[in-house]
Amino acid sequence: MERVVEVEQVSFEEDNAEVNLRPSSWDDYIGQEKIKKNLKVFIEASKKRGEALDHILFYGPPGLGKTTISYLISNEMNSNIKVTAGPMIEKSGDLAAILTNLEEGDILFIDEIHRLSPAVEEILYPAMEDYRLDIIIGSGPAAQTVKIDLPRFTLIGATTRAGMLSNPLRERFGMHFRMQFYTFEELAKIIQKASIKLDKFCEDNAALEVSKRSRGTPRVALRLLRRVRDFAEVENENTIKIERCKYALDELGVNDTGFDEMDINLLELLVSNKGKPMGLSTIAAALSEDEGTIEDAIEPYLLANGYIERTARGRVASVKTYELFRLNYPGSEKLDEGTLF
Ligand SMILES: Nc1ncnc2c1ncn2[C@@H]1O[C@H](COP(=O)(O)OP(=O)(O)OP(=O)(O)O)[C@@H](O)[C@H]1O
Ligand SMILES: [Mg+2]
Repeated sequence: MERVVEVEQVSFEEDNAEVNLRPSSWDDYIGQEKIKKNLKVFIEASKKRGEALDHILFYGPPGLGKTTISYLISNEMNSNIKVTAGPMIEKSGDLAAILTNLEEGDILFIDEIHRLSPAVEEILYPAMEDYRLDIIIGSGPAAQTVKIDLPRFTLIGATTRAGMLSNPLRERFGMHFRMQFYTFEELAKIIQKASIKLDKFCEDNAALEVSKRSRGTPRVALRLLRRVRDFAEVENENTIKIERCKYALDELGVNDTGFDEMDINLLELLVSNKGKPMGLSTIAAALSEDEGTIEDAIEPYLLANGYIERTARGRVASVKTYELFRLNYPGSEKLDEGTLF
């Protein structure tokens, strides 16, 4: 199903648009205050010591700024950044080639790091811990290990699925940062800064309106902004006003509760189970979605906002969700029924 507020599949064209709107300075990177504060200290300290920064892991739902903050770190450290992704490193030799090409202080960014194969991971362990490459030459009894020293580099790993990372890999990161969903105010700031880059001025209440429908996610907010901008453009408006926003967002089918169709489908499904927990595989089958998408892209926002709860036996809708649908919480007396959507 196509999601207007799709966070994951980014088309080439949108990818480019996204790069243009990507913050290039620390001040333009809104929110994630705790992470920024910590990082600033670590960056400053490692600069003072003249050492490479410790390895960093960023995890959290798609579109919250993991890639962006990694580029900002390399900016701040004045270091080169080499970018790759888990699925792109097929053989251990591929990773060995990347590692031996690094220079002192370089940053190696591995996106989707949970998708590295076990054989490739093995190479990473000594590289991260001792800046050393252990290469096995030959096989059987004649096999030999050759050790190659590597320059001191910083590995930045990003993943939407921290749970899928092996323990040894996770433990080799000196810093772990979980990305948080953004508040409406933070998203509004992001929208306003981005609209200036798009040669438009976005009024405060208009920015807030867009941010309320963005699932706490900058990528969604920026995508909606670009669509709203198109509507304004057609009307020759240089200022983005709330009326145009509301009209455009309604036209796009973005719900004013801030949920998209997939959220609503999941919540309705849970509510229909009348308080009985539902397992992930059952939910996935009922919604024709894969479990990974539900766990990484749909659930986190609903969990963070208290609409669903995870129990040992599965997921249940919370009181808040029953209220949203104007239904009585299972167990309490049924007075009225009806759905909001
Ligand atoms: N804190 C922020 N301030 C301003 N803009 C942001 C911020 N975080 C993200 N963005 C914007 O949102 C877009 C998506 O962010 P980014 O690509 O860094 O997300 P991600 O966490 O790496 O997502 P994925 O898991 O899909 O790789 C960026 O292009 C950037 O413009
Ligand atoms: Mg990314």
